[in-house]
Parts: sequence; structure tokens; C-alpha cells
Amino acid sequence: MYKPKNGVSIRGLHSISSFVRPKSNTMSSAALLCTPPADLPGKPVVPEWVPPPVTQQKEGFAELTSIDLSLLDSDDPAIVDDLVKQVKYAIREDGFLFLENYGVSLEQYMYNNISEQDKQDLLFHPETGVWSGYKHPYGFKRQRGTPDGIEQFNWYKSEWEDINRVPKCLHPFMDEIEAFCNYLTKSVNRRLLTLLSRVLELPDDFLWDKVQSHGSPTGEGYFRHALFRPVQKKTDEASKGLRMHGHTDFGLTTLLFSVPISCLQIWGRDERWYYVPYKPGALVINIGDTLEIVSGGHFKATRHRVFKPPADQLHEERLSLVLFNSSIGDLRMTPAQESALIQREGCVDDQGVYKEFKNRTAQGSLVPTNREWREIQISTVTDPTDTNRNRLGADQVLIDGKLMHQREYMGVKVVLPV
Ligand SMILES: O=C(O)CCC(=O)C(=O)O
Ligand SMILES: [Fe+2]
Repeated sequence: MYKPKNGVSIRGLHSISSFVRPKSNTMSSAALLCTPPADLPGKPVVPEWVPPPVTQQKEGFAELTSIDLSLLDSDDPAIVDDLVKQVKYAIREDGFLFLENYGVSLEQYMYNNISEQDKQDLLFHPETGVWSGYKHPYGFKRQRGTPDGIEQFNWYKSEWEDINRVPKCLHPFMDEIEAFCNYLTKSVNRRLLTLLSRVLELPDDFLWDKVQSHGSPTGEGYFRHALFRPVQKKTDEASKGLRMHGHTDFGLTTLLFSVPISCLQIWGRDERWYYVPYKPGALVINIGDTLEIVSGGHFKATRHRVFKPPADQLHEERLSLVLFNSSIGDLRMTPAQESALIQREGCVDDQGVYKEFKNRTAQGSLVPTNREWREIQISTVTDPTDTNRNRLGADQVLIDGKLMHQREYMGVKVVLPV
């Protein structure tokens, strides 16, 4: 179905090859990824990335549905209908899926070291409600805490608009990085939102037009480049192996590149954590809180966490590339009443953020806007190594004998498995 054409590299981050589809005229079909050339004069030579070995461990992995996004462009309506059914099933069962044949394949990467000066000058300020900039490997506060081995760079609107907010070592590659993110947002995510709109029996561009934020390659969302380095025993003991708390993402959809080091876990229906298996070239898709609410609880926000990898990968570095698609900040989310699915079947309010938002509305209180919802969570985030907060009587509670992490943001309770 695809014809590999030009090799494209997002060097300084990683390299990709673009795949170009033959047919690209309809609204939702894949546009070409036209990434600027990697061999322009002045661009540093980037050595090839050798992917780390895949784990040999077989236990504790989830089985997830894989969606072939290219089928959305099929001329056969039966194939497209079947695809929408598959998505509907996967979202309801797992709230999580793999996306394949979306138009880009991840092949290699390079992590560039940022200069000490840039680390200082571009240091993030999560207390302001955004991750924008460089995250040091000492926890999720601006002030350094316990080492967590996680370095990140986050591109928000401000980083796209001002090159001085981007590490200098990445300047020669910004043309490629920007084209890559534009493609992920405007082609891959747009087609994904078309599919999800169809599951809700809404017009194809409903979620894209009415909910997704626009402008800059990532709208009000952000693109994250993260490197998870192995941690010291002290960190591992304090966090009990956890690298990022169990959480749901607050936006619409999250696109994660499937990577060889298995750390991402999802909460299964049998109430256990499972590693997400490595599927070379696939994107792992999370459903965010906004989509749970817009869908009236038909979609469940994906509960996930980052945990230490299986024993045979403990000493490897893990790269993670993630695009967070955010909804329009000024909106207060409610279920899309235009949805024929919601009109026919009503809403599903048995759990999660939709249930909380519904209760709040029923009491006559305003729910937070999308911007408030994401900013409050970023500005008050806690670290997995925080033994003071991560204990019973502080942020942990026992519910039906199960240990849960409980936080409250602007009067909305969020309870997640530890
Ligand atoms: O790195 C990953 O696999 C997931 C990270 C994540 O869940 C997040 O940053 O919200
Ligand atoms: Fe997440």
C-alpha cells in the first residue's frame, strides 16, 4: 500500500523515513510528509542510532488492538465501516490502541546533549502550568529534587515561535522537527480524530474543528522528547520502581512512538498493570480526559504509567517521543449532544473524569476549562520518589482493600491505581 520514498531524518532527535501514499486528495486522507532534506550544508552529521535490544520477557504484557489507519482511505465502504467498528471496540475495551501505517516510520534516533548553558537558560517552570522547555533529571519541579533520570525537552507554541527557546544543538534540525510535528498533528492526528468522530456518529471533522486546538505545529499541546536513563538503587527504592505515576493525559489524544525499551504500562480490566508490547513502527494511542468527557464516557481516558523495564533492559536508556494533542483551552467540556451514539444510547457515567464532571455540573458548579484542567495538574504534579506524599494518609487511600493514588484538582477528585 505504501511506497517508501525519500529517507528523512529528524536528526538531533532521531531519524525517520517517510512513507508516501499514492492517493491523497480527500479531506481525511494522508497528505505527503514533505520533510526538509537532512543533508543541507551546515547540518551536522548524525551517527546512526542502533536500537537497544528488545526484552526477552514474555509475561505481564497487554494484548492490544492494532488499527491500520491507511484503511480509512479505502474506496470500499465495507472496509471503512469495519475499521470504525474495530476502533469502537478497542476504545471501549482497552481505551488504548496501536496505530499502524499512519504515514511515518520511526527507524533511528540520536539524542543530542544540550549545553550546560542551555540547560540553565531553557529550564522548565512547571509551577506555571506548562512543561515548556528543558526538564532536568531531578524530578518534576523546577528546583532539583531526588534524581529521577528523566530528561526532556518540550516544544510548546513558545518554542516553535522563538528559536532562542530551543537548545542550540537542535537549531540546524528545526526545519525537520517542525515538519515532522506538523505532519503528526495535521495529518495523523486529524485522521485519527476523523475515525473517533465516526465512532461517535458525528461529522468527520467534528473533533478536529470543534475540540482540537490549532495554530503552531502543536496547537495548545506540546511535543516531548524524553530520555529515561537507568536510575540508582536509592531512586528505585523510593519510587518502588515507578518512573511516572499512574495517570490519564488531560487532552484529546496522545501519540506515543512504540519504543524497544518496555516501560509504558496500562491498567487492565482485571485491575493489573501490563506492559505495552513493542511494535516497531507503530504509534501507541492514548485517549485523554477531554475525549472521555466529549464522548459522554463512551471512551475511557487511558490509565497508564511509566514503570521500570523488565530485568534484561534495566541498564538501557529509553527514548520516548510523544505528541500531546490538546483541546481548546477556553472550552468547558460537556458530552457532544450532536452525537447520534449519545442520543441513542445516552452517556456512560460509571467511572472516571466524566462521572466527576457530571456530578459537579449536577450540583450547579462550573467544571474547569480545559486550560485550567491541564495547568492545575502540571503545576501541582508530585514525584514518584516523594515518600512523604506517596503514602497512606497523604496522597494514597485504600478503596475496597486496593491501594489508590487520590488527588483533588479544583474540586474534581481523581483516583488512580498506584
Ligand atoms: O514515555 C512514555 O511512554 C509515557 C509518558 C507519559 O505517559 C506522559 O508523559 O504523559
Ligand atoms: Fe501520559
